[in-house]
Amino acid sequence: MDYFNYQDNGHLYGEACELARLAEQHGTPLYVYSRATLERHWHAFDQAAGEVEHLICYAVKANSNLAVLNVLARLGSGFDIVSKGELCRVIAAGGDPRKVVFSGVGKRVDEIQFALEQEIFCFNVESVAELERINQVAGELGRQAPISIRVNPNIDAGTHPYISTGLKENKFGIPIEQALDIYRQAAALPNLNVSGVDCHIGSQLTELSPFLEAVDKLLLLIDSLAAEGIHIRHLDVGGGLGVKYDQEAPPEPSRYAEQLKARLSNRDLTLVFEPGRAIAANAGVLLTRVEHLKPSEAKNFAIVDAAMNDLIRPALYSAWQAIIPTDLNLQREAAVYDVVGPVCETGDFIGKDRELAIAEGDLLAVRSAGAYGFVMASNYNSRPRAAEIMVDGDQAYVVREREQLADLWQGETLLPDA
Ligand SMILES: Cc1ncc(COP(=O)(O)O)c(C=O)c1O
Ligand SMILES: N[C@@H](CCCC[NH3+])C(=O)O
Repeated sequence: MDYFNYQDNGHLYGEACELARLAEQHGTPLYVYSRATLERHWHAFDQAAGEVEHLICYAVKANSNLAVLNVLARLGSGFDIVSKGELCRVIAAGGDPRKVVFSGVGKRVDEIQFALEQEIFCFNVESVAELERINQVAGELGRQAPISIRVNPNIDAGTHPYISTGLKENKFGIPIEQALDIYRQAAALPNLNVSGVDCHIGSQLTELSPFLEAVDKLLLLIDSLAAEGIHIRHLDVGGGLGVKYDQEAPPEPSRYAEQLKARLSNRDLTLVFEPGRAIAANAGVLLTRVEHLKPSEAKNFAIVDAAMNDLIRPALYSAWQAIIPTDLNLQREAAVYDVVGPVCETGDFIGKDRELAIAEGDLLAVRSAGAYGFVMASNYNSRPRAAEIMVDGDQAYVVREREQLADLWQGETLLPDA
């Protein structure tokens, strides 16, 4: 069974990963990540961009585990961050701050200061107020802040409304109609170095056309800026490339990059990508054990030991993730179950109406859990967070959040004792 794959292309990637042994050793719920798969996905982007000058800035929010960041840092990856905490993680994991882009609508003064001191690659600016703030902080530090403006191209990404970001009514970016004027304002501010144009229109896109529509609009903007003497050196196309959870067939990075490169020919632009999900989602699974089977008149419930506090995507976005028994050789009677956790919320489910042949004590894998899984976990119901394991060939490393945070915050633990 290939638990770690990119587009379900049926390859086994040779990891001596015994999920049952890991679950036995470390307990469940348990997140397991694959180094080989993370690397393969990152290389898919790197190779797709090919000879064009480019920077792949992995979106740390998708999975900020230090071992995950370290795997990518070793490949020379850049990083897309949205907080000082994420920048601390990148640095702690051996990432190069000079390959970091800083996104987000609400950067605090201390976050801007820290990022300037770390000499990050670029601030992706989302409002005029933020431009002015960055200019002021840079002036106080005697530095020039590299900036790009996140342009909101008013494009429907065709994804879930909660993860769509490029429409007028979304809080992100600057409306494209105002972009030229705001670039002029930025260019006039003494402590800013206008270097890029940025956009990010949403997450889990399964079609190329919205990306390309956005890029076409941005290239027109870049031309208008050039005509005014504002020369843009990089184009940041954001993240958002979807993955296969179920029946989706998202485009491969190579097809995406091919289309981008066709549009960029003859332009001296560095291409920046910010993929999160496409790198991490199918490089991880969440292991969970069946606690009880509970038949009732209306429904059968499989009560498992993972809950919405471990994986909130189903509850938050009605997201569908495959749930499969890790041992397919067990003889069980099949039935249709709602797979639910122990948390005291009706919305606490991992999957609904799933046909499963399972019994109490069986181990299940929730697939595609490497992105927006552990990072969105909470301690709700005072449940401790799951452990995280990185599988690397036939080695498995425990990378517990507790220890990471203790390190990061110099011994100050943010979590209650479990
Ligand atoms: C600015 C920005 N860049 C990159 C990403 C990563 O997106 P994805 O995980 O869909 O690739 C996000 C999240 O949607 C984002 O908000
Ligand atoms: N957390 C979302 C994606 C958010 C993208 C971040 N801008 C998900 O699980 O699908």
